[in-house]
Amino acid sequence: MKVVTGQVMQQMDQRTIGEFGIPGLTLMENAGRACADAITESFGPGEGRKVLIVAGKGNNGGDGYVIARLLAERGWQAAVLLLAPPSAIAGDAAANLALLDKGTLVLPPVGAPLPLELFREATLVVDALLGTGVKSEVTGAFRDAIEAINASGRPVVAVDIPSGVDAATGRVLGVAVRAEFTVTFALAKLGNVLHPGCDLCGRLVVADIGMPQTVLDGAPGVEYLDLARAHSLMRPRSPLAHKGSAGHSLVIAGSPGKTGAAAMAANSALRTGGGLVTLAIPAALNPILEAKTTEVMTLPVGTSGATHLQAGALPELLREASTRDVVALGPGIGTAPSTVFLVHSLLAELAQPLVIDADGLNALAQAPERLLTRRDRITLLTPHPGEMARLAGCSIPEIEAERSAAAADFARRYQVYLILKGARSVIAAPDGRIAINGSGNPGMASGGMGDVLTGVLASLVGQGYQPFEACCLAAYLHGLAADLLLPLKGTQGMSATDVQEKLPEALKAVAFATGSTRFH
Ligand SMILES: NC(=O)C1=CN([C@@H]2O[C@H](COP(=O)(O)OP(=O)(O)OC[C@H]3O[C@@H](n4cnc5c(N)ncnc54)[C@H](O)[C@@H]3O)[C@@H](O)[C@H]2O)[C@@H](O)CC1
Ligand SMILES: [K+]
Repeated sequence: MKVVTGQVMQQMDQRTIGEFGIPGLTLMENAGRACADAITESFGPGEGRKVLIVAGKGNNGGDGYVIARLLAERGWQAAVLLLAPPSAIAGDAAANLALLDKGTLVLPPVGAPLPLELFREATLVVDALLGTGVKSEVTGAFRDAIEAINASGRPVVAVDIPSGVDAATGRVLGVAVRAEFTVTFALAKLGNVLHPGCDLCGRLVVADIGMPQTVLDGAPGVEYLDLARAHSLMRPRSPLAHKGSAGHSLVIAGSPGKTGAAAMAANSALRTGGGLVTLAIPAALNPILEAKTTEVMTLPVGTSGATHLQAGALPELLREASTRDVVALGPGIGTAPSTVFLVHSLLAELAQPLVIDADGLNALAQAPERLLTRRDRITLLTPHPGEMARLAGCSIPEIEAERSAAAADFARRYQVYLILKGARSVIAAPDGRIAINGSGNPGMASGGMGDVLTGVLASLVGQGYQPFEACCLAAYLHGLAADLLLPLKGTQGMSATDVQEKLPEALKAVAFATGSTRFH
């Protein structure tokens, strides 16, 4: 599903009104009705129960007046707690305020404490304080109101976005409402799907408010990867498939103490449908990797005593790579100077699509401009925020504050495909496309998860998926495998190998989503 910033949504509102002649009042009525319908669906008809609508002075509050009117028609006792003088309300919101039964309106005097008994008496609280128009940190009476909503202990329904969440980033502007569910309009906003905003939204309902399809299609946005989207990306395997047609990956990995990284990357490539996987490792580690893997073919490189990948292995690796569909470089290779030199040489000379992770990225961070020498070839990076910060030459908090922008800027600047890992991984392409992954959970905060992702991504690229689609599907499958583990292992007990072994189930779940018969 497409996701936009609050600013883009406001431009879409204006286009709908200006170009298509659909009045703002109609959009507001549709928005309010969508909320009232969602409330009735979840909580039933009012039957005299009380609903408290906490409203601000903008159009988010305007939606709140519509909700109050419609819920009153459906048997609720509605009260609107308005945190602005009515004289400050203009436009469509003022028109709807005028339609409100004046008996429902509560205006707390400026500086007086909020009437907390209204919260106590209510069965349900509707948050219509601030929507996409929030501009700054929330303070004063608005802050008090948000704290009262959260302290009420009542189910909270947020209108468009929980008040206090920045619609462009999901950041909390000082304080924000925690909702049971959120009804957002026309398209989800980035703040509805990015952390911490997405946690505060609760269940997200995207409501049709009658915007023309042309306006929805024409809006610049990013792709949110859910099951339906992942399903649409996945291709069925041909009935004539053989191991040579399902992609042959070369994984270059491993050093003492990190043979597991090599094994997981290689095994995960197989578990994602790769036809063949060759694992190149320092020669001295071959007996260990022979034992750790079964279907994977190992390729010991360097002198017989070599414990690390070194520059001397370059010709051997280039020869091997020349007949492979994709190369994955980095899991557990360490950062010895000769290994770093080898990474730089491979970067320059490998013609194949190249997935770089972990110590491969650390080697690259010393000179990211080397990526530009690969403009004519496909390069895919899978950094976590620490690796991204080193690559981009900034701090981790700077990356975390603007994850989408950081990924997009780097991908465009260095002409690479990127999966910026972390809660809601961001996928960015050199041409500016961005996607946000909707799968995954905190159980993935454990060593080795990145090695699994590297294998999954290499496998998909090797199978012929386009790089951006491969990144999207890899991130989604990886997160989904972890989500499928939640009922079995919880967030504390899952390991990267568990995720690796759950990949086949994740593939099946995506393939057969919506009852598709394209897969067998
Ligand atoms: N035609 C439209 O534009 C539509 C808008 N809709 C609703 O309108 C909302 C956007 O409306 P607005 O643009 O009026 O903005 P909001 O209603 O989100 O709030 C903006 C108001 O709050 C004030 N404000 C901003 N930051 C504040 C802060 N930190 N503390 C206190 N006050 C603050 C602003 O000065 C402004 O008066 C959407 O979220 C949606 O709910 C829907 O009714 C659908 C149609
Ligand atoms: K709101």
